Formats: sequence, structure tokens, C-alpha cells
Amino acid sequence: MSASPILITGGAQRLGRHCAERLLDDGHPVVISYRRERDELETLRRRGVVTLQADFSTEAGILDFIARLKAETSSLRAIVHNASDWAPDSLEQDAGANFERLFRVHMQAPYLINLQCRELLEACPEPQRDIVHMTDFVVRKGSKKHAAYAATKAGLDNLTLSFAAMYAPSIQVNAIAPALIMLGKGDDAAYAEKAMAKSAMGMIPGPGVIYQSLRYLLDNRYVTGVILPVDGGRHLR
Ligand SMILES: NC(=O)C1=CN([C@@H]2O[C@H](COP(=O)(O)OP(=O)(O)OC[C@H]3O[C@@H](n4cnc5c(N)ncnc54)[C@H](OP(=O)(O)O)[C@@H]3O)[C@@H](O)[C@H]2O)C=CC1
Ligand SMILES: Nc1nc2c(c(=O)[nH]1)N=C([C@H](O)[C@@H](O)CO)CN2
Repeated sequence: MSASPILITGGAQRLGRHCAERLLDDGHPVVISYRRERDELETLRRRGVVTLQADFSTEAGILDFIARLKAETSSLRAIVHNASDWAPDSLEQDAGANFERLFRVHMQAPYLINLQCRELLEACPEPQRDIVHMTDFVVRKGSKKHAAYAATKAGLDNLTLSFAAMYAPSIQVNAIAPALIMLGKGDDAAYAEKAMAKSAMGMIPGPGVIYQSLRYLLDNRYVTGVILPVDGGRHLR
């Protein structure tokens, strides 16, 4: 009987894709959600990754994804809520719509998927089942330019505690709270310098440090309700 897959939402690029590829390397079957189709998905599909399209910006989109996920698999080893939209605050008419969209992708999607896919995790024959929320260091300090992003990630941070209490001992629920891990496409050297100076380690580590943290959580039977900072000592500056 094949092992239960690990779901990574937003797994088509960057940190989520890196973790999907490392999980495959470690022998886990993987399911990812993606929002936009692109050629790069073919490499994952050729490696056997099940790719499910999903847009979490509406409740209907979240529920539609859950229905297709349940049609795809009868069990899950883990769920990694990685999908995220790092949208800056809007000062225009669409400020409310912007906040709502970030609420749905960062809070409502993990909340509904955790509630409605508990049965898939419980059906996993392995002794350990995990939910991992990708939050952000910025939950601790807020953000002048990404207030809606930070607030909705703070909601996800808090959901970690509630679901850990609700689901123990059969499902472990933890979060990883990164600071700068990898630059975005448009980030220049000046931005990189400024961003690196914000942490005690003064580096941009790349996605390997996130996989190390995910591996730690997936391999530890005694950790739940934990928010794991992976931030280079951002709080020391
Ligand atoms: N990168 C970093 O330095 C840091 C990252 N983090 C957190 O780590 C996680 C991974 O970061 P990173 O790899 O940079 O993330 P990305 O910005 O690359 O986003 C990951 C994926 O989320 C998907 N997504 C965005 N909006 C929606 C939506 N409405 N519905 C469904 N999917 C959506 C995108 O799908 P598609 O591309 O298909 O549209 C995207 O591929 C995130 O949760 C992020 O907040 C926290 C701190 C620092
Ligand atoms: N969904 C995303 N969230 C975040 C990203 C990103 O690229 N996508 N990037 C960051 C920054 O690296 C920030 O940590 C720099 O201070 C935060 N969240």
C-alpha cells in the first residue's frame, strides 16, 4: 500500500516548490495546489506530484479545492499551509477587498481545510500526522506597509494554537515563522543589503532552512502548538 501523500498548498514555486522537491527526494508522495498554470509544473508532474488548481480568494474556491482533494486521496500524512499573497496595503477603494482576499488565503483556507480534511489525516496509517502553518516573523511586530498581510498571518499564528489543542494527540499542529528567506524577482542589491541588515545573521539563507525546519516538525513526535522562528535573529536587531 503506497504511503499517504503530503499536501503543500501554493507549491508551484519558491519555498513550497523547494519543499515539495525535497519531500519527493525523501520518498514522500506529494500533492500541491497551484493557482496559475505554468510550464514549470510539468517537471513536478513528471516526478509524480499530483497538482490541483486552487484559488483561495473565495470561500467557494476553498470548498471546491477541498472536494477535488478528497476525490484525489483518501488519506494525508501532512498538510503544509504555504499558499500566501504578500500584497502591500492598498490606500485606494480596494483596501477592503485586499484585506478580505488576504483573510481568505491566510486564515479561511487553512481553517476550512483543517476542519474538513481532519478525516484524511486521521485515515493516515502512520503514527504521526502533521499540520504546518507558514506564518511570518512580522506577526510579532506588525508592518507599516503590509498591515493586512501581517494581521492575517497573525490570525494563522493563533489558529496554530487552537488546532493543536483541538487535534492532539492524533494530529500535531505547528507553525514555521520565517523572516527573509529568499528575495523576490524585482528585489535589487540595495533592497537585499537593507533587508540583510535587519537580522543578526545578516544573510539571505534560501529555502533549504525552511525544509530543515519542516523536516524537524515531521520527524518529531513530541512537538505541537509551536511557532518555530526561522528568522536569523530578526528580533535581536
Ligand atoms: N519568501 C520569504 O522570504 C518569506 C516567506 N514567508 C512565507 O513562506 C511561505 C512561502 O513563501 P514564498 O515561497 O515566498 O511564497 P510565494 O509568494 O511564492 O507564494 C506561494 C504561492 O501562493 C500561491 N497563492 C497566492 N495567492 C493565492 C490564492 N489566493 N489562492 C491560492 N494560492 C495562492 C501562489 O500561487 P501561484 O504562483 O500559482 O499564483 C504562490 O505560488 C508563504 O506563506 C510566505 O508568507 C514568510 C516570510 C518570508
Ligand atoms: N507570500 C509571500 N510572503 C512573503 C514573501 C513572499 O515573497 N511571499 N516575502 C517576504 C519578505 O521576504 C520579507 O520577509 C522581507 O522582510 C515576507 N512574506
